Formats: sequence, structure tokens, C-alpha cells
Amino acid sequence: MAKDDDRFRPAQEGHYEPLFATRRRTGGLIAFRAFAASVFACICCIWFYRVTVPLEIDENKTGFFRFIWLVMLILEIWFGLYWVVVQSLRWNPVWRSTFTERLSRRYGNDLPRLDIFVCTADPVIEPPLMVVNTVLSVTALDYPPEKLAVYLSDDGGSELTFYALTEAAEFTKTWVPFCKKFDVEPRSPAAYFSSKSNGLGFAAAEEVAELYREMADRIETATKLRRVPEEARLKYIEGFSQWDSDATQRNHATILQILVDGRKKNTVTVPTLVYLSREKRPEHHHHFKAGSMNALIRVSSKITCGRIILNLDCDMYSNNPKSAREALCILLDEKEGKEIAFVQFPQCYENLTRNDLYGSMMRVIANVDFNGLDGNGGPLYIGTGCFHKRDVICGRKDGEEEESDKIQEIVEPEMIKTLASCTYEKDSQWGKEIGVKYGCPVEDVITGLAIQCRGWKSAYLTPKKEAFLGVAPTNLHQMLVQQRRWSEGDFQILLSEYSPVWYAQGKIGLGLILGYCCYCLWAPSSVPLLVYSVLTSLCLLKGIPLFPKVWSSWFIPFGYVTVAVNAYSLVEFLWVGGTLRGWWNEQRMWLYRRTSSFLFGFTDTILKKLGVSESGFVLTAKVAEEEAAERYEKEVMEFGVESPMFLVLGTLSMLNLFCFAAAIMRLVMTSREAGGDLQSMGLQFVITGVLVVINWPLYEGMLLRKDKGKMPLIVTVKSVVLALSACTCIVFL
Ligand SMILES: O=c1ccn([C@@H]2O[C@H](COP(=O)(O)OP(=O)(O)O[C@H]3O[C@H](CO)[C@@H](O)[C@H](O)[C@H]3O)[C@@H](O)[C@H]2O)c(=O)[nH]1
Ligand SMILES: [Mn+2]
Repeated sequence: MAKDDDRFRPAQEGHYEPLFATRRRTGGLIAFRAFAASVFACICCIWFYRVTVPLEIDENKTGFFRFIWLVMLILEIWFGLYWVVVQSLRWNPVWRSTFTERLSRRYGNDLPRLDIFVCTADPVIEPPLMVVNTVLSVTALDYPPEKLAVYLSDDGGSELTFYALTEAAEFTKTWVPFCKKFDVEPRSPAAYFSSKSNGLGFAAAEEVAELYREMADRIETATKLRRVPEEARLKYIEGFSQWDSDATQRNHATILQILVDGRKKNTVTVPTLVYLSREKRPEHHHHFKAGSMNALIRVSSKITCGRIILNLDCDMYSNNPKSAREALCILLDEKEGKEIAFVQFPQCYENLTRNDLYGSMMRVIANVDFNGLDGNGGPLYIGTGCFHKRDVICGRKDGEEEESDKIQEIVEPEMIKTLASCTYEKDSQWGKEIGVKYGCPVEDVITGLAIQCRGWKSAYLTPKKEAFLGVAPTNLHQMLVQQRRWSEGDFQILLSEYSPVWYAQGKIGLGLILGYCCYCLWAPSSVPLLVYSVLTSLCLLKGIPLFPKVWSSWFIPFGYVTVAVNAYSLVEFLWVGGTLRGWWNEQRMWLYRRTSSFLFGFTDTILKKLGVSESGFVLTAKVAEEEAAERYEKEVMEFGVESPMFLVLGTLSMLNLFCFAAAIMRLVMTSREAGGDLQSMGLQFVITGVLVVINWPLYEGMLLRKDKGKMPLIVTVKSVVLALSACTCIVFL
């Protein structure tokens, strides 16, 4: 027993060599803080100006002008405070680096067991071939195979996915030895064989490529025909017989099949491979991905019970086979590592275009924000690419270590299956105090927060070679839907019993609380932005100046904040490797997210609080139809569907356009007053003008394009009508 525990101690006592290093910024940080102070000083000036100087008042309509003034005051206070909150992410960033060779020297192959959970939910949106490529990529991780197990959770309960996994179970016997022998990368066969630079060249690779192509063909044919080949059915009869004749995605018994069992043999070349589709019944809520994670945690505890758990979405293949070792450098470190509960890698994508039209990679969040969070106590858990300590995610307190990682006696599959039944969690703490939390569309973030509130830290690792690569949404609508779910979930956290604002008080540092708030406030921040963009445009149309005259000294803080904040954001974006166009695209996406996704996330949450609606989980599609994929490659924005979110975007953009056009016309026609208009409303011209320019793809989509990806006519018509009515109202008010 004692010997067992010793395995994870350093070889030589007393001589401590850390397994990772933490780097902080020094010089740059002082400059940044000075800059932030200057911006804050100007924000204070703006507040002071707004409080003390009323709008120029038209004698007849004092009430109306007071109201606008009050709205501006509230907006500026909100924006100013939000800016302060966001600075927490830049206050104290850290970067981690690992020493994998020290890990190898210290532990050799004596590493803790690692269980990898891959989640899939729908064989149409998430094609089985893609899923098995993810599975294959992790079976070939640089990790002792006898210590590694891969679990596929299939919430789709699909025979096709199961069939694909049986194929993968065969293929992995070739793939893993091949990867290790020739040290090939990346270890997703699809990614490896499609990248030209790998030039195959050698005979062994050609052979494996051929095997892969055959397997891929079989899987794709089966998927297309929606039929599993008879031979496979016979060969894996034990698995397929678990599907009742009337099984559906929403209504079926537990299906559990261990396809490769690494426990029985003495010498193992490929990791254990398990298929699980937990029981689903219409009368029981399944809690989406959180439910499947908890079923996986329980089922795996009776099979391999790895001390470390890696959680992956089904589209996130392993791009860097060293990732597990990197994460272990943190989790096994004898000093600092002791207090770290999970190691999060960034979400990176393989299908991005050069200028990242939809801002999918969230470049700044991944390369700035998360390092900032790490400096304040640790990044959020974002659901994929995250290594957890099993004991911690299970909710066990420190010192209460359980039997994980000991060789398990073999439990009968029928017994294990009950752990994945609908009723198992009844009256238990699962989904509350144990495992991944239920009831929130961002189960990952709230679970991570709860872990941190129990006193744990987390760490963020960004190795040069991205650890995992996934599929980013390739059209605007999907993107907005995903962000709607995220903003809704984060806002729910703010209002939940785990709210970073009250629950986390005293449990995590102020910096981290503010860090969480940046995301939790996404949804509510939609309203001020919406009001601001409408108000500046309409007041420009109506000729009501909202800001100080361009030549007055009060203009300086407004000008400085506008220029400084945007210039900083541009420099930061370029600094983390973006392009100028990429920055511009990301600004546009922030505008669109805030005014549509976040707005709907906000109203959804309110409705849910009032009990009117329930939150769901709309899966993000991982495939696009051909023409749309071409437009994506060319970075042409995709609309195509009739969505209320597009109606908001369309109406706003038309409103900006009409107001700007009208104001320009007035400027031209009444040349005597023109100078006056520009002087008194200079900033409004700039703001509305920039909005018009940034909305260009929308105007194109609504008015100029003819392809299938253009805005549906009905949305365009409604938008124009709504925008025109708003303008008319304000003119005659
Ligand atoms: O009922 C469900 C729903 C989803 N999933 C899986 O969850 C993963 C994430 O779903 P996806 O549609 O790809 O959503 P994304 O917005 O891309 O996911 C991000 O955001 C989610 C929270 O909103 C996290 O759970 C994810 O890990 C994170 O990558 C996928 O592997 C799904 O198969 C399930 O297993 N069961
Ligand atoms: Mn995804």
C-alpha cells in the first residue's frame, strides 16, 4: 500500500526540481498600468462632464432632453465600469512552460492512469468519421497505452457511431504502432494524410494510408446509407444486440461495449477503448453534455478509473501528442501542482481562414484574457481540452483520496451499466456537489468556478504546437447561436447560487471574480450597446448633439478614450498574431454578438427566470454544404436563414445607414450651417460613420448579393420597414 503511494513522489527526496515554470511580465506591465490609469482618468472626466453639463435644451421639450441626458449618463457609467472590470484580465498575466524531460526522467512510464472522455451527440451534425478521427488521435497520444483509456459517449445513441468506433478499434492496432514508430504528427489520421507537407513518401505510410482510406470509405458509405454493414453486425453482435428494435435517440437503454480491453492482457499496445450511450427516457431530463460527462465519470471508475481525466468535444482532435505529458507536468508537480485542479488548453481550430471572418478563434480571449485569468487564480474550464484530477471533479475534498488509479477488479458490464441509467442519479448529489453541474448551458464554466471556490487553482497551457484542434462554426447564424448559448449560460451563473459576485466572495480573489464578471456580463452588456448605437444615430438624424463640441476642451477625454482604447485593442490583436483585417472582422463580430446573441441570451435568461421558457443546447454543426463552404473559404459572410437575430442586425444597420445618409445630406444642402453640424456632432458622425462602414457585409448581403448565402428577402424588407419607421418617428417627435 505504502509503496503504491510512493510511485508519485520524486525519485530523490529533498531535491526538488519543479516540473513547470511561471513567467510574469515586468516592464510592459508598468507601461500598461500607466496607460490604463490615463484611460481611467479620462473616463472620470467623461463622468464629470456628463453629470455637470446638461444637453443643449430646446425650450419646449425639456423632459425629452433630460431623458436623453439621463440615458447617456447611465450608458457612460456602464461602459466605464465595464472597462474597469475588463482590466482585471490584463492586470497580472502569467505564462506557463513545462519541463517534460524532467517528467520523463522522474517517472519514466510510471505515469498515472489517464481516462479520455470524448462526447458526441448526433451522427448527422457530428459525422462518425470525424468522431473516430478524434478518438484515434488520442489513442495515439504519447502515453503508455496500458495507462490510457478512451471513452466515447454517444448521446445520439447511434448504431452508425458505434459501427464507426468498431472500425476504429481495428484500425487503431495499426495506427498507434505506426505513429509511435515513425513519430508522425498530427495523430488524427484524416489530418495527417490530408496535409501535403507529410509527403508520405515511405512505403509504410502508403500502406497505412490505404487502410485508412478503406475504413473511411466504409464509414462514410454506412453513414450515407444510414445502414451498418451485415458483416460488422455479426462480428460485433454483442454490441449491436444492445439496441432494442424500437430504440431512438431519446428513448433507449444503456449501451456499453468495451471494444479494446487493456485490463486483461499483460502486454498492451493500444489503449482501452469503450463505447457508452447512457440510458435515455423521455420522462427523465438528460442534462445534455453535463449528464453524459457524469455518466462517463461513474462508468470509467469501474473500468480503468484513471486518476486524470481529459475531456474533449468530438471535433477536437489531438494535434500535439505531448499534451498529456505537458498537463501532467503541472498536475504532478510536487509543490505548486498540488493545489491545481485542472489544466486548460485553449480551443484552437483547424478550419479558420486567414482573417477569421467570424472572429471564431477569439484570439484575444485565448492569448490575453486567459493568461490574465491564470495570473489571478486560474482560467475557466471551457469544456474541451481540459485535464482534470478525478478526485477533484468528483467533488471529493482534499485528503479524501479514493481508490482511483489502483488496479480495479473486473466488474461485470451489466453491473456497470446501471451506473449510466436514468434513475441512478435520483436523490443523489450528482450534478450538484458531485461531478459536472446541471442546469446551466455552460456546465463547464460553472463547474470550474465551483472547483475554484473550493480552494483549488487551475492553470492555462499554450504550447507552441496547439494541443487540440476543433471545427469552428462556418456561418454567421451558427456562430451567433453558439454565442447566445454561452452568453445565456454565463449570465445564468451570475444569477445562480454560484454567482461569482456573492457566492465566490472570499473564496477566490477579487481579480478572478472580476474576470468571471467580464463573461457573465456579456448578456446584459447587450442592452447598453444597443441603446447607444440607436441613440447616437437617431440623435444625429434629429440634430441633437450628445457630446461636447469638437473644439472644446471637454472633447479631449472623449477623443482620447475612443482613440486610445481602439488603438490599444488593435496593437494587442496584432501582437498576438492577428492581421489588420482580422481585427476589423473581430470588431464587427463583437458588434453583432452584442446586439444579437447577447441580447437574445439576455432575454432568454430573463424569460427562464420568469419560468416562461427552458434552456436547451443547440449543437454547433461541424459540416457545411459545399457552396457555403466555398463562400466561407472566400470570407464572404453567410446569412441565408430567416432568423430573428438577423432581423435585429439588419434593422440596426439600416437605421445607421439612413441616419448617416440623412445627416450627410443635411450637411451638403445647408452648407452655411454645415461647419456647425460637424463641430457640434463630430463624434456622432464618426460613430455612425464607422458603424456604417463596419456593416458593409450586411448591406451587401441585404441589397447586392444574389447567391444563396444572401440575406433572405423577407428579413431585408422587415429591416428596412422597421428602420424607416424608427427614423420617421424621431423626425416628427
Ligand atoms: O446533449 C448533448 C449536447 C452536446 N454534447 C457534446 O458537447 C460537445 C459540445 O457541443 P458543441 O455543439 O460542439 O458546442 P460548442 O459551443 O462548440 O461547445 C463549447 O461550449 C459548450 C458549453 O456551451 C461546452 O460544453 C463545450 O465543451 C465547448 O466546446 C460536443 O462534443 C457534443 O457532442 C453532448 O454530449 N450531449
Ligand atoms: Mn464545438
